[in-house]
Amino acid sequence: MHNQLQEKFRLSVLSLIGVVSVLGITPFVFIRYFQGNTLAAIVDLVLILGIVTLVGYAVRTKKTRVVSWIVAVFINVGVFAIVLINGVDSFLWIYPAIASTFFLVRPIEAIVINIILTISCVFFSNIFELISLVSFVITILIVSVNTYVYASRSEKQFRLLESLNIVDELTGALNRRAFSSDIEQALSIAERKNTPYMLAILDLDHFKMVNDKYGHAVGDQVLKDLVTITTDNTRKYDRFYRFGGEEFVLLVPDIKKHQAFIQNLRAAIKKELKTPDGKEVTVSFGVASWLPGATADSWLKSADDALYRAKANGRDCAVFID
Ligand SMILES: Nc1nc2c(ncn2[C@@H]2O[C@H](COP(=O)(O)OP(=O)(O)OP(=O)(O)O)[C@@H](O)[C@H]2O)c(=O)[nH]1
Repeated sequence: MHNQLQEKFRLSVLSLIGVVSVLGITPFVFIRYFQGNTLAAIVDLVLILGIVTLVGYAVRTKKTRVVSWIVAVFINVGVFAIVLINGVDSFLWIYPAIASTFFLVRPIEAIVINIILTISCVFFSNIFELISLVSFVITILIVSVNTYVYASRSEKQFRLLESLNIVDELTGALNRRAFSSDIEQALSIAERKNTPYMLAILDLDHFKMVNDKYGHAVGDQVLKDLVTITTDNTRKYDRFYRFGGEEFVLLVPDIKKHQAFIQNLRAAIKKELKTPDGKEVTVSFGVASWLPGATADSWLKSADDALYRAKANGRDCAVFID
């Protein structure tokens, strides 16, 4: 889910920069051609075709990070070539290239690319016969700092928005929206690679009694503690979601000894999850392994049936459907 949102964000930035670049550069293909500057017209045309191809490739393959990188380098190299060919007549193109780089790659990477472009222009172009080197460097610095601040702030805001979108506010576990997207991805990986996936529904036992006896605030703390204990006792690529109320889902990829894995987790919860006066709070587990042909609904239903049986068996236990 996290990656998908980032992918969408990068794809929209890429597409926007692609459209703006193509619209901005296209008139110059004709201007340079009719001025008799065929080489510059060809470089502009290559830039347009390259950007269109790369953005199209990103849309098709979703490889947005690597394509953004290539587009950033491509635009900078293209602008450098144009400045070499046209000299001072085209040096203003350096500014949009510098600004767009900050939106394509990480701010620190953009700084490196921009420094290389600036130094290359200083050493290899003849623009400083006509314009002041000091003014150039200072204006480049101002554009870079301003865009850096803006780009890193929007990246931070995007991350905040992203976490608000997929994280349960109370417990910090992933939320149901994240689950809906992740389970589809898990199903497609499991089908393609035949990876042994496991899905477990965890439901706190007699949680109403905890709320009734100790109050809602203690109930909330128990939910938070359950998330901490589960996160501490699972691997970093296992995913834990709050499904609603006192029901959670654990999605575990690439698992072989799944019964031992779940029983260890259950034992850890039983040992560590306590009310303020030290009474243990237990959890029932309904566990279903992935089977070929499963859909999100059928897989969840199997786990839910197993949970029902765990509750009927007296709670504080795990039932497995393989
Ligand atoms: N503190 C707190 N309680 C919640 C929250 N969401 C749901 N609950 C409570 O969870 C309890 C769920 O009760 P039941 O569905 O009867 O389940 P249970 O008491 O755990 O019984 P079994 O599941 O059958 O073992 C209710 O008392 C809800 O008020 C929450 O965010 N915070």
